[in-house]
Amino acid sequence: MTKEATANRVKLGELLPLMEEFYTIQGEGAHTGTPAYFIRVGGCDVGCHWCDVKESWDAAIHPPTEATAIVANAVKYSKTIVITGGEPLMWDMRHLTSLLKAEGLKVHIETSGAYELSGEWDWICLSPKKRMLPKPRIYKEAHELKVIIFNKSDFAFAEEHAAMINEDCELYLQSEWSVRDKMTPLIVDYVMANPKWKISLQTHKYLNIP
Ligand SMILES: C[S@@+](CC[C@H](N)C(=O)[O-])C[C@H]1O[C@@H](n2cnc3c(N)ncnc32)[C@H](O)[C@@H]1O
Ligand SMILES: Nc1nc2[nH]cc(C(=O)O)c2c(=O)[nH]1
Ligand code: SF4
Ligand SMILES: [Mg+2]
Repeated sequence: MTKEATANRVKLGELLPLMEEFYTIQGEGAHTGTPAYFIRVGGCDVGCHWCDVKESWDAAIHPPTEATAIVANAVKYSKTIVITGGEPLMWDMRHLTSLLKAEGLKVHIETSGAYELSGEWDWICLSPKKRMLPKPRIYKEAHELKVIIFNKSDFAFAEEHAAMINEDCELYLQSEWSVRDKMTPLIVDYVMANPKWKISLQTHKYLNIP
């Protein structure tokens, strides 16, 4: 394939820069504890200084991979597929999600919402970031809002987003991992005082699984 042909097929979402794929247990948020197959698509320019997958940022180092091949593999592992990254919405997700849906799979996304929503989703987890705010449409579509708490000002950021999100959306606060000893007790107090929120822990990190 020429460079141009590859670039065109990436643009269509037929090829995606695949960083890794793994079968594990959803560690975070509403589906914590559910076995799921994770597909991590490379590429992100949001630039969170505490990001736990910085290796994902540069799309160029992750091989353009056939969406059909990703799906053929995924079906072998789980009925629940989580698309994450990187920032998956940097890419056109319509092709990948229609292939996954055609296999009868439940398709979830982890996203910052910083790019336009594409694709067909059974579950959208929106984790907004200050450096690049979500595009407006996703506030109507998200099933779960998961705000990362790195410092005290993030509680106010969380409330700003709760005020914009649809009323059926579940609300979660999750400590940034490196400050968990300090922030988790504050989140516990906050959730008890503001019970529309729930706490999300990165349980896979406590369990030492991917
Ligand atoms: C690595 S991101 C990839 C998906 C997308 N770019 C996003 O940020 O939602 C997956 C999830 O991990 C969260 N996350 C990333 N680094 C984290 C950290 N150091 N501590 C806690 N959560 C983190 C993100 O907020 C997001 O909910
Ligand atoms: N077990 C596990 N659960 C997760 N939930 C969201 C993750 C992500 O990086 O998007 C993640 C992850 O990397 N591992
Ligand atoms: S948006 Fe997600 S992948 Fe991108 S830097 Fe932030 S946490 Fe990492
Ligand atoms: Mg992760």
